[in-house]
Amino acid sequence: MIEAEWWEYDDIDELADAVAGDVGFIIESAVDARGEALIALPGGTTPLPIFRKLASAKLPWKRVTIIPTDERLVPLTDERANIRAIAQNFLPSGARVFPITSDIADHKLAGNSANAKLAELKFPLDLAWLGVGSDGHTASIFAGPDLDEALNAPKGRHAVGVMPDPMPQDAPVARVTLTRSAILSARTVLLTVTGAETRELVEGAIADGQSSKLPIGRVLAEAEQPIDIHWAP
Ligand SMILES: O=C(O)[C@H](O)[C@@H](O)[C@H](O)[C@H](O)COP(=O)(O)O
Repeated sequence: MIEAEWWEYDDIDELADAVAGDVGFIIESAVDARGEALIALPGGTTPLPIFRKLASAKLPWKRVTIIPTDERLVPLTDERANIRAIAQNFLPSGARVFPITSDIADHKLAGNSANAKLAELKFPLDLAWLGVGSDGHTASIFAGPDLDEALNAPKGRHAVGVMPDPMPQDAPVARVTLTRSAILSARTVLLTVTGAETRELVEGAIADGQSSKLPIGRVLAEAEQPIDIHWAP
C-alpha cells in the first residue's frame, strides 16, 4: 500500500492555514533549488479559501508558474473554468498563470493542444495538488471512455481530453486533465479533502489499491512518493 499521511483539522480555515503554509514552503524550496517553481492547482470549491491565504503570502511569485490540474471545456471567463479562480487569486501576486485550454470544443483535440502547450514548461511539477470529487474522480480523471488513456498514457504525455461518463452534476462538461504519469512525476503530491463521506471514499480507494474502481484509487495506487492528505469536516 502507498504511504499516505492524514492531517486533520477542526475546520476549513485551519486547513487553509496549514496547506497554504505547506505550499508556500514547496514554492520557496523549489525557487531556492532551481530558481523557479512549477505547480498544478485543483479546481472545485474546496481550494478557494486556501488560494486566498496562499496568494497573500510573501513568496517569490514572479518565479512561479501555475497550471490547473484539469480544465473544463468552457470559455476561460466562464465561472466554471478552473483557470478563472487561479487567475483571480494569483495574477495580482505576480505569478505566471498558464491556461491549458483555448476555445477548442472537441475534447480529444483540446487534450492534444493542452499536451503541446505544456511541452513549453519544465516538468516535473514541483507540486501536484489534487482534489477529490464525491464520485471518486481526481483532477478530471473520471470514469468513462477516456479513463484508460488518462491513467495509462505513455510517460511524457502530460495531458489528455476526457468526456466523463456519467457527467458530474456540478459541471457537466468535457474536460482536459493532467495524466496520471504527469501527476505522479511531481516532486510533491498533496490532496485536500473535505467531509466525512469523501474521507471514507479516499480511505477505501487507498486500501483497494490497483483494484480500486475509483479514479483516485487508481491514481494513488502507483504513487512512489509519500502523499499528504489534508482533511477537514
Ligand atoms: O475541475 C474539477 O472538477 C476539479 O479539479 C476536481 O477534481 C475537484 O478537485 C473535485 O471535483 C473536488 O471539487 P470540490 O472541491 O468542489 O469538492
